[in-house]
Amino acid sequence: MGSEHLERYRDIIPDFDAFLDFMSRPLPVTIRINTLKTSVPELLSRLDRLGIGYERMRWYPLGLRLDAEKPGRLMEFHMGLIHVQEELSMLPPVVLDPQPGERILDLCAAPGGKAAQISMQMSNKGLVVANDSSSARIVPLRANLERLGAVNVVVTSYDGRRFPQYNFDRALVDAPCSSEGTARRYPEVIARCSAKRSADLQNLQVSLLRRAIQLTKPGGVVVYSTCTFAPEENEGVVSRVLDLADLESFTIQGLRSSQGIASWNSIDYGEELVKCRRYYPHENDTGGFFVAKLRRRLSAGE
Ligand SMILES: C[S@@+](CC[C@H](N)C(=O)[O-])C[C@H]1O[C@@H](n2cnc3c(N)ncnc32)[C@H](O)[C@@H]1O
Repeated sequence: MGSEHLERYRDIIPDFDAFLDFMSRPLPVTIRINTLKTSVPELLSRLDRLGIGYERMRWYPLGLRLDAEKPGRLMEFHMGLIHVQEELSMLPPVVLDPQPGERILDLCAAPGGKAAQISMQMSNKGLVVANDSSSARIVPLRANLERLGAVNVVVTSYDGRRFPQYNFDRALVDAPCSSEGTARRYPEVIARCSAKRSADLQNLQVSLLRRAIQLTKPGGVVVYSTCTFAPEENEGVVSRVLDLADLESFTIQGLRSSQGIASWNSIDYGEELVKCRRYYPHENDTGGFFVAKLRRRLSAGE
């Protein structure tokens, strides 16, 4: 794997050699139990009957690491009892914490693992708007929502920067990014990554996040997440919306993480940015993720 590109993070990623080692290891196979269609005891006894070994995630009761190469071939997958989802991809909806009856925006939703999880957390009560600008990716988004029984979801296909005005309780921006954190599953992504590409993505990411904040009620929660290590796409984005929203600290019991970066390469993002969380592969044997929790200011200038 092209570790030369990753060298740019040597001074910000703790225990960097362990990080590089984990980046070249295969990713554990993980699934989310879909409680819209089954229960934890029922699903676990199905796995026992199939002779498939599993390990419960310490931080998330509905997450399992599976001793099966292709869980997408199980009948339990086709029946919508499980979703194949990277461990940390289950995290942004947990931080968002949607409540039954609320109105939730998932601005970049395809192929829909997080939108379906949001719907599950709401017990199908209230409204989820799952938006994605890619018409090609709307097809698997709809298929996943249908298979998983997420019936309180409306699918839209706007450019998120121009999503029409509405008043949501909470919003998730799981942004298009350079995806470095998926390299354990897709090693070829690293060859497409560069400092320039990350810098180029920043304006799109800022525009999406600003729009999501504008669409959320004052005092409402907005979660920004990426699967990249690049500060340009993470703290660099969040630092540009702090006129509209305040950063909040959060911790997830049982999941190791590192704090956000306040400055890097002579750019000062601000001390506040340490409230963001960075999740590195060697901390929990996962992919890589970045999550920021924001709360829209009561009087946010636009
Ligand atoms: C990281 S993926 C989202 C993954 C999704 N949240 C999930 O859990 O399955 C980012 C998505 O952003 C979408 N996207 C890119 N530019 C966009 C834009 N301007 N407006 C809305 N969506 C956009 C891409 O099509 C892609 O599906």
